[in-house]
Amino acid sequence: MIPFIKSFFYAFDGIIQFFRSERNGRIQLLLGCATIVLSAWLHISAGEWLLVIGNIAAIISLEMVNSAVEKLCNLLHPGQHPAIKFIKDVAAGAVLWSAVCSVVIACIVFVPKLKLL
Ligand SMILES: Nc1ncnc2c1ncn2[C@@H]1O[C@H](COP(=O)(O)OP(=O)(O)OP(=O)(O)O)[C@@H](O)[C@H]1O
Repeated sequence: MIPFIKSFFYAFDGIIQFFRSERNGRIQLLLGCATIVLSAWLHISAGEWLLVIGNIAAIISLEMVNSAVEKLCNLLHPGQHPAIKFIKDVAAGAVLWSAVCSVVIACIVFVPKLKLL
């Protein structure tokens, strides 16, 4: 049980380190909180909450993985390499992809409700 609790605290520390060191992560957290406030204000349905929360979780999780991949690349190969470019660009592309999906979800969930106000 103790190793399990220890690994939980290491993972929690990873979350803290991420938000302390990554400006993009802090911006995404702020945008996520603003989206949650907007969702509560507009009284979105349970299904819409699932979409919104799932998307916020996906963006922040992907940004965390992207940051870790970038750090690993810089450590393993400080010089230029086409494979490093591919790895970094694909990892960054995953964050962009989820951000584009979040804009589509925002249009579907929020725009009709804002029009009714
Ligand atoms: N070691 C590398 N070898 C080849 N291409 C790289 C390398 N490091 C970064 N690139 C590429 O250079 C472009 C610009 O990278 P960017 O300015 O975002 O720097 P980064 O190294 O990815 O980020 P950071 O400076 O935060 O570590 C991106 O396409 C990235 O994939």
